[in-house]
Amino acid sequence: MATIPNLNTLRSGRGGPRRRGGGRGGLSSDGELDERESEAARDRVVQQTDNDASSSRLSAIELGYLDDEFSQQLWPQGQNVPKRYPIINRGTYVRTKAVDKLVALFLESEPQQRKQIVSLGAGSDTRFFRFWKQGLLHSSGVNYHELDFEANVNQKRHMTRTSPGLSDHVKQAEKAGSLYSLHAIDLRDLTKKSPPPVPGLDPELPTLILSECCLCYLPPDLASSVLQYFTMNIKSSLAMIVYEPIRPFDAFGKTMVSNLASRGIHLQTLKRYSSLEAQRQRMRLAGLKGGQGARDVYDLWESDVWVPGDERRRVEGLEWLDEVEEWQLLASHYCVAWGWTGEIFEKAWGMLEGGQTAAETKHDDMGP
Ligand SMILES: C[S@@+](CC[C@H](N)C(=O)[O-])C[C@H]1O[C@@H](n2cnc3c(N)ncnc32)[C@H](O)[C@@H]1O
Repeated sequence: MATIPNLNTLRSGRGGPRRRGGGRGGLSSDGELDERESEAARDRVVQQTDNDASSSRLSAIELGYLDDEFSQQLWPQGQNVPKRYPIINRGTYVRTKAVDKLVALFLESEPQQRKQIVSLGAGSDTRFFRFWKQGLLHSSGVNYHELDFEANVNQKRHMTRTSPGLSDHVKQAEKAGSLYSLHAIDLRDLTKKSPPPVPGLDPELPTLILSECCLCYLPPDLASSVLQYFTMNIKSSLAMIVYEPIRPFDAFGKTMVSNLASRGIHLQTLKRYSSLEAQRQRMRLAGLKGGQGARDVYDLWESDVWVPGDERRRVEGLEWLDEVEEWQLLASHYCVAWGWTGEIFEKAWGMLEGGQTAAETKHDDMGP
């Protein structure tokens, strides 16, 4: 296989990357990038991974995989929408649907209870808008917080205010008692001795933390400390959903890591949370002891619980996919993991099967 495409960061399309946060770090007088400038440059690379995520989403939307009228409104006008490979589109579909299912089960559990969702590194994610439109936020009201770097938040804030399709939804949702907040916060700051407050975060509400390809960009200890910030501050039921790559040690995983590294992208937690079991253990260690689950994207795709048969057939009919083996390889290197504490999540997720499978044990036998 000449290249190994990547579900979240593949840049094969015609629409080039959008630039956020200015140009490259400048040169200091002796010609070397100083430490702060090179850190800022590394951060810009991480911020721009949102361009890849949102362009992959748009590709999947345009081809009929996903129904989402909002992503286009967050995409700069006049910029081409890239077309991704069929296996990337399918991957985007599966991960979106799997995370949507977990979030929807939470929202539907104890419908009269007000709830809170905190999306870490939300980027151009549109779940708040989609779920409002579907009526999933209507019953009891939700505090919906999105955190990201200032550059990304400023752009989203601008788009959200100026696009009537988005601003109307925010207004309607707020009138009905929900709260949509964008926070310009570097997550690493939450790990400091005196972290900044997350305005409006309600410690008494059952809270769901989302990290879709976000915490993986932090050093592992900082990623754990970010979780700790929430486990310490939220006094109510708490849960977490993570979507990120796994299995860096086999041939495909190694190529995936080096492809990303060549673009300056380092998935810093990948080795620590390299398997599905390591992801479940991460949840346990974070104090989410009520239950833990993890499934790779291939497994999710194959399971009627996550992708009902008629949906699978519909999606299979959208594009001809001749690289079945490649799809299996790619999809088995990404996972959705979840963990919880508290009754409301037990009711929502307790029946989902996320424990270890025989296939998984075999797959993850290989170490570094
Ligand atoms: C790959 S994008 C994913 C965006 C979105 N969650 C999705 O799935 O479409 C990663 C996002 O995490 C954000 N991110 C990474 N590290 C961060 C940090 N330390 N503080 C705030 N945001 C961060 C990036 O700016 C970017 O928007």
